[in-house]
Amino acid sequence: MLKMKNLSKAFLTDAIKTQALHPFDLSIEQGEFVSVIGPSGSGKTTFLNIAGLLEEHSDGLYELDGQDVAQFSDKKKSAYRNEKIGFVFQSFNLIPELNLYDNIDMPLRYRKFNRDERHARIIQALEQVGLAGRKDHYPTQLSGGQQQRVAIARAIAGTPCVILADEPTGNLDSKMAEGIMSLLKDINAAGTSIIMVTHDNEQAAQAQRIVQIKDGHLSDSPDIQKEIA
Ligand SMILES: Nc1ncnc2c1ncn2[C@@H]1O[C@H](COP(=O)(O)OP(=O)(O)OP(=O)(O)O)[C@@H](O)[C@H]1O
Repeated sequence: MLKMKNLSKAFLTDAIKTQALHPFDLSIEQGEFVSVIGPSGSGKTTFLNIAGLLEEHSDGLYELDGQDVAQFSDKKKSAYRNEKIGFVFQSFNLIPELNLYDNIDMPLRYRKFNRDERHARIIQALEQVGLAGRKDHYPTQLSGGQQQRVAIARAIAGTPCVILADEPTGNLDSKMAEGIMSLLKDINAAGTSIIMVTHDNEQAAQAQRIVQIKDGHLSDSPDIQKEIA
């Protein structure tokens, strides 16, 4: 589903080069749940941004669902991103002026789905996250945990092959965090791959696989899995 080979990323600013990610190989199969851990500034967001086609890599190969994304025009990349990837952020990123239904509809509108298809997808996604009765509510009328559920509904409504989650429980108390983790695991069990950045080793250990990034060096050796478990 995701294949990175000899991939690296350097940022150049004012003649200063920051090697955010040193060359690495990583393959993730369809249906895997992978967590990404590492200290602050190690390169986790850079990795997620590249995986999410929000940032270009400097060197190497990145294939998402069999396509070499470096060959894509910006327009094709945006369309591909919308179709293949669902995003979940720490701060939910819902649009406060829109009700839940319209928040979930936003990314679907960029696809070629007709109204009925969009409606069916929105209702099903809201049911999946346990908020079927709240479609006309606005984000501010919900708890943080519920807002994150809506963000997850928005991510899954387009049936992506992968969900990229950046600290999805970072703004939640432990009970709400548990609920979100269990929802993500259910979604994963139904076949969607998940890549989740987290600072929380207990959560990281709930994934099938752990990738660690340290000073821009990415590793997924079995030793890390043992250390964290
Ligand atoms: N746009 C940019 N321009 C220059 N350097 C950057 C840019 N984005 C990130 N970096 C650098 O790349 C390195 C990795 O940063 P990144 O944000 O990926 O780390 P992180 O692991 O996500 O950190 P945190 O856990 O604090 O969010 C850092 O040294 C950072 O300063």
